[in-house]
Amino acid sequence: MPQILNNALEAVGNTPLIRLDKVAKLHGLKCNLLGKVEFMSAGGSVKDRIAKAMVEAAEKEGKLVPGKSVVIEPTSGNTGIGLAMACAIKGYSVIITLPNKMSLEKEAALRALGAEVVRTPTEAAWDSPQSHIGIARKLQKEIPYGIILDQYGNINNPLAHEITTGPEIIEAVKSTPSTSSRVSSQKVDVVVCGAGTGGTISGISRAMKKTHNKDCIVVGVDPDGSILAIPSSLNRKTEGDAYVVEGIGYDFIPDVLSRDPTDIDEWIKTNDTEAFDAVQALMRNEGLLVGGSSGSALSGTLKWLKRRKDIAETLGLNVVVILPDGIRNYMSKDWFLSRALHGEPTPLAQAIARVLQEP
Ligand SMILES: C=C(NCc1c(COP(=O)(O)O)cnc(C)c1O)C(=O)O
Repeated sequence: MPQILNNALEAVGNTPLIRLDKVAKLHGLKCNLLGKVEFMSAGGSVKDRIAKAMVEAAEKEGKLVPGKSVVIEPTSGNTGIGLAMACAIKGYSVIITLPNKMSLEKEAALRALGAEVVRTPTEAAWDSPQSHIGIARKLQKEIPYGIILDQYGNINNPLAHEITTGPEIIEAVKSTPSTSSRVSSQKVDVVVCGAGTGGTISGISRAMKKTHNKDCIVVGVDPDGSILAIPSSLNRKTEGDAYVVEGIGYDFIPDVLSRDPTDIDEWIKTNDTEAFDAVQALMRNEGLLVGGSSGSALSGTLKWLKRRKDIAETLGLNVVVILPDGIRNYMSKDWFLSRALHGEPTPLAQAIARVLQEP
């Protein structure tokens, strides 16, 4: 039932699980393709959940002093936005270290929420003093009351997904009845999820396998250029290559990313073109204004399903794809504008032009 919330943090998560029937039909899928639409969270991304969880855990542990503490976090932007939102509400200062490749839209949102933003060289290795992690650590040493909550190692990152994102998905699937026109196994059979820190995929996997369906197949999506995929032979040809998609992939293995093969069953690699084409497919067919890594996740899902006809062609199996944020983080990016504004004129656009040329 709708009710008055105390603050925006109470509007974090509880995002919809939406059928992607048109995309499924375009690809000849018989299984259900379901998108977990995280841009509908208060701060606009899946990372709101861990920001709220890390701040509230730090408060419980007495690590944050209202009016004094300065939360410092290295981030590709969305965790920073979640932290800045939480700190604006709770009264903490925020410094975000943000690699140069990340969008201007994320920086603007961070500054609008009151955060200080320090840009860092994208090409700096994670353990370089010049990286977003290195600069955050330097600032923590020098800034009084500075504290790094550390999404790369903080157990509240994956735990937030184990206790919120995963159970939301399970509840949605279990509570939606199977009908003759919409057959459902009533179980989550497959989850496909991109990995940055790996908190989302690790936490969701534990929720699925511990409490719901030990046979749920969990597939990680890792961009060409990143080294998170297992086996590492998947990464060799492209390790270190630059990629445009934001939020997923790293040059190190974050502590919160499970390397247990019973947590993450398989990995699939994706590239920028596939990702951004998949974003356009989600917008044009499903009306979903998703961001680049959502395209990575969908393109990874479709590639994986091509190899798993046993899943793709079974009526009623539920394949869930995590869609982490929205296009409003990337509106000025060339990859988006070139597709949204400069595509081939449609027949309708040509008809409009003809009409408007008439005297
Ligand atoms: C690590 C951060 N983001 C993760 C992220 C991810 C990956 O989520 P992880 O739970 O970190 O693996 C996917 N897509 C987008 C758009 C993201 O922003 C960050 O915002 O600092």
